[in-house]
Amino acid sequence: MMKVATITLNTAYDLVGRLDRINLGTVNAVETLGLFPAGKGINVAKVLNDLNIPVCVGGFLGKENQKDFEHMFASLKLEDKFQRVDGKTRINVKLTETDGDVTDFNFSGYQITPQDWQSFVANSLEYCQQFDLIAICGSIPKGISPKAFSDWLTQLTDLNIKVILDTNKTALTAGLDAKPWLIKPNQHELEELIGHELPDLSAIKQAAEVIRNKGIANVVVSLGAEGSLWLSDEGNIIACPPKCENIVSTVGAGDSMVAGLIYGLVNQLSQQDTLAFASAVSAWAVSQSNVGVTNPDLLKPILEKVEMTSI
Ligand SMILES: Nc1ncnc2c1ncn2[C@@H]1O[C@H](COP(=O)(O)OP(=O)(O)O)[C@@H](O)[C@H]1O
Ligand SMILES: O=P(O)(O)OC[C@H]1O[C@](O)(COP(=O)(O)O)[C@@H](O)[C@@H]1O
Repeated sequence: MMKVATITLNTAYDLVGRLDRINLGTVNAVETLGLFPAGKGINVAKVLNDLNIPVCVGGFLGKENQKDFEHMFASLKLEDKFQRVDGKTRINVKLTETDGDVTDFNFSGYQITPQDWQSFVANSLEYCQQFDLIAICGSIPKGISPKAFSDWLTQLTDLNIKVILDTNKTALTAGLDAKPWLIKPNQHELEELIGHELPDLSAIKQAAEVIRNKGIANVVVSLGAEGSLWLSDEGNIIACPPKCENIVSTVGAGDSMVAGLIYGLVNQLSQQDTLAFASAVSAWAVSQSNVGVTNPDLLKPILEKVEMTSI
């Protein structure tokens, strides 16, 4: 079986809540849904673990508030390669309004010193050699320049490891220089990357082609409730999951999709079956406050309703 690791450079606690309507400039009472140890790579690992794929997790964790992460790693038996750094892991606030709109407040977190980064680069390039597939997920924290990130990523791809990159803004732009094997921007991230709005599917497909032509073998664009698009040498396909009618929180939908893609790759599913499965996992994610698939049987009825089209 392929050996999988995820790396989260900017871990986060997610404080997830629900309220009728956000009223700016006033006091808002919020129903707490939970405070979860998270960050993109950790969410991906959590879902993979639920799907019986062993996974190792690495990146940075703030020393001052790491307890809940450690409990989670121990209870899920995730191999912990996290480097502890001074300070606290950030708390991100995620609010869902009754109409399903989700507002994210992603805070900045710990500061990575040049020494932290130097030891991370040396250690990660060493331990990453044990893995066949590595997902690098989320933003880069203060102290790591896009250039330093891209240089590290290049050293990783040079090791002939399949690298999945799910990040945004300058980290995504710089990360492309390392030619990761697969990227998964959402529509907004793709628009930022390409530098203009993408009003329809044809514009989105064209933009994804531009990125593919930069040497990225697989470009998966997630389009929220509209589904997703996957462009690769194997084919260009679209998946449309059944719309979730009762959205609890869309937080972690993209991470669940990345986990679903990895599940398909590890199990050598076809491109169509992989995207259909990833769509079902991500559609399931929006019906709950936290990420995870505690009962994979619940995915079956969703999977049956995923519509696949070749384009
Ligand atoms: N309202 C929804 N109903 C069903 N599936 C959804 C919904 N929102 C998102 N998804 C699924 O989750 C995937 C990722 O969502 P998206 O919002 O694009 O990612 P991100 O969280 O990275 O912004 C989508 O491609 C789709 O499969
Ligand atoms: O590292 P970033 O880009 O700031 O994102 C971190 C946030 O992304 C999440 O992993 C959710 O991501 P998705 O909704 O894209 O799946 C949260 O758990 C976390 O707070």
